Amino acid sequence: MSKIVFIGAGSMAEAMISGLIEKKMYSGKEIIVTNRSNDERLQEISRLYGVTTSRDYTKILKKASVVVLAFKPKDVVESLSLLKEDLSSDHLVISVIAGVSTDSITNLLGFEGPVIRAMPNTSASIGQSATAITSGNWTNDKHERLACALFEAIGKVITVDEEAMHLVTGLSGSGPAYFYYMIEAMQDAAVQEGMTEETARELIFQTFVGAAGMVKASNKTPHQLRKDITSPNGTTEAGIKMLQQEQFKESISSCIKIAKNRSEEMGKDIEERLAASISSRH
Ligand SMILES: NC(=O)C1=CN([C@@H]2O[C@H](COP(=O)(O)OP(=O)(O)OC[C@H]3O[C@@H](n4cnc5c(N)ncnc54)[C@H](O)[C@@H]3O)[C@@H](O)[C@H]2O)C=CC1
Ligand SMILES: O=C(O)[C@@H]1CCC=N1
Repeated sequence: MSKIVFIGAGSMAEAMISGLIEKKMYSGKEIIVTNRSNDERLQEISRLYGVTTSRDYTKILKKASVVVLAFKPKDVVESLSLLKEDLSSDHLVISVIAGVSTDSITNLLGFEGPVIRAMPNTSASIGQSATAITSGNWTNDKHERLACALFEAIGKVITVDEEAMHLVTGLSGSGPAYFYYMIEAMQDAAVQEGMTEETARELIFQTFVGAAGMVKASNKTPHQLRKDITSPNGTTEAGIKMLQQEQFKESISSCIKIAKNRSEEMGKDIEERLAASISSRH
C-alpha cells in the first residue's frame, strides 16, 4: 500500500494515527508525519507509533497517495502554498481542518485535484470517532470509498452535504469537549461536597460510560431514559429542575450555535484571504 502523510502532528493527527495503527489499517511504516518546527514532537510521535517523520515535503509526497491536512485553519493559506508544488491531482487530499471548504482548498492548491473534507473527533484514538465526510468537486467513487474506509477504521462515518459541515464541526467535532466539561463540572461539585477526587472520578466515569451504553443499546429515547430515572419528588427531579432554572438546554443550544458560527467565520476568513491574494496578483 502506498503511504499516508499527515501534515501536522497535533492532537487530531495523533488521534487518527493511533486509531489507524490500532485497527491495522496502516502500519507505522506506512505513515509519514510532518509538522512545522517542533522536533521533539516528531520524535515523540515516531517513538510512540513507529511512524516515519520528515520535513522534506518533496520526498514524502512522492511516496504518498493520501495526504491528510491536519493543521490549524489559520495556517491554511501559508501551508498550502508551501505544499502545492509537491502535490498533484494523483494525491487524494483529506482535510480535517475546521471551517475550510473543499473549494477553498482546491483554489489554494491551484489545480483540480480530489479533496475530501472530514470532521472526525479525538475519540478516533480509541476507534470511536463520529466522523462526517463530504466530497469536493474532483473526487470519484474510489476516493470516497477510500476516505470512508479510513474513517471507518477509527469510528463511525456519515456522509453529508458540505453545507452541513459547519454544524457537524460545532456538534460532533467539538462534542467530546462538551462532555468532558460536564464530567469536570460533576467532579468538581462532588469534591466540593467532600468526596475524594478518586472516588468521584470512579463513580462519574462509570455513570458516563453506562449512560452512553444505555443510549446506544436501549430502544428508548434519551428523554424516556431520563424520565425512567426521575421519581416524582425525588433527587433527579430536584436536580433537573435546577438545571432547567439555570437554563441548561438554552446554554447547550447557544453553545452549538456559536461553535457552528465560529466554523463559518473561520471558513469566510480563508475565502477573504484567498480573494485578497488573487486580487493582489492582478
Ligand atoms: N483537536 C480536535 O479535537 C479536532 C481538530 N480538528 C482540526 O484538526 C486540525 C488540527 O487540530 P489540532 O491537532 O488540534 O491542532 P494542533 O495545534 O495540535 O496541531 C497542528 C499541527 O499542524 C502543524 N503545522 C502547521 N503548519 C504546518 C505546515 N506548514 N507544515 C506542517 N505542519 C504544520 C503544527 O506544527 C502542529 O503539529 C485543525 O484544523 C482542527 O480544526 C478536527 C476535528 C477535531
Ligand atoms: O476547536 C476547534 O476548532 C477544533 C475543531 C473541532 C474540534 N476542535
